[in-house]
Amino acid sequence: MTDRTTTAPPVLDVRDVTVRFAGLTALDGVSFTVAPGSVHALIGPNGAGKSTCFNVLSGLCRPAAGTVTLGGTELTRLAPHRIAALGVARTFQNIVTTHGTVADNLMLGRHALSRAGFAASALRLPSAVREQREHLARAREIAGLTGLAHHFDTPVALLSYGDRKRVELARALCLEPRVLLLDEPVAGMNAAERARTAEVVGELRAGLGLSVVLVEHDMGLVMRLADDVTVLDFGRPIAHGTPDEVRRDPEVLRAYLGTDATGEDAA
Ligand SMILES: Nc1ncnc2c1ncn2[C@@H]1O[C@H](COP(=O)(O)OP(=O)(O)OP(=O)(O)O)[C@@H](O)[C@H]1O
Repeated sequence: MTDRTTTAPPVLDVRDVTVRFAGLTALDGVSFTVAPGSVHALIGPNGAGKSTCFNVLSGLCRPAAGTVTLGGTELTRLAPHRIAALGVARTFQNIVTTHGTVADNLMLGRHALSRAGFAASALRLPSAVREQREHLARAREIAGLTGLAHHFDTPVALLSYGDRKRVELARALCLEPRVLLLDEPVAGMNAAERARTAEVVGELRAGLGLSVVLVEHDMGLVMRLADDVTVLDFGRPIAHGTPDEVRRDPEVLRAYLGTDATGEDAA
């Protein structure tokens, strides 16, 4: 069984990444480094380039210039499944699973780690059955880590919105990632669901030693969870630092509140 969680995750380094869509520069020389085991938030106003940056990190978008490396391995030209196999898993902003049970969805997440071939699985050879049992046990553990243990056999369609979003998180964890990319993990949730998800992400980071890259508009969550924050505006990195540093940065206040703004709570 794959166990990538016993060693510290490698450094994820984003260097001078530029992405252009026709005439629009969505990312313009973006650089930041995600330290092993840290939570690194990527924030910025609408259209700042956060999702584009996630798409570059996960291989859905090829930059016109710049590189992304994970522990020295360049990810920039790899297909999404190769990047996932190297230990970079992501959740999506809007995709919320509605088919099958929680267990079914988590086992789909384990699929990429299966060693047994199609024939061995179809013939139910002992090695394939054993492997399947191990994957199921790990999927159950991950359901526990994400607060879904009591819903393991529940159809996803019957879960609350917050629980369904956490199925998406659990499915990504089933890849045993070393770097987890969370795209707006609490979007659309109520206050209780947000608090629960924040708790889960904090526990995951502590328990699994993952690095987390977080895109989130909920500044309370960012301030609570992030070790480092990179702020984008119109595709350019305008600030970098701890949550406290960036929330006081005049450039950040300007980007969020407009010229000459001086509000304390902008970031
Ligand atoms: N496939 C695309 N084709 C053309 N333009 C795009 C494409 N994807 C993104 N853009 C543009 O690139 C810019 C950055 O978009 P992006 O979605 O990365 O921003 P964002 O910070 O994630 O915004 P939001 O917070 O609203 O999700 C925007 O101007 C957007 O319209």
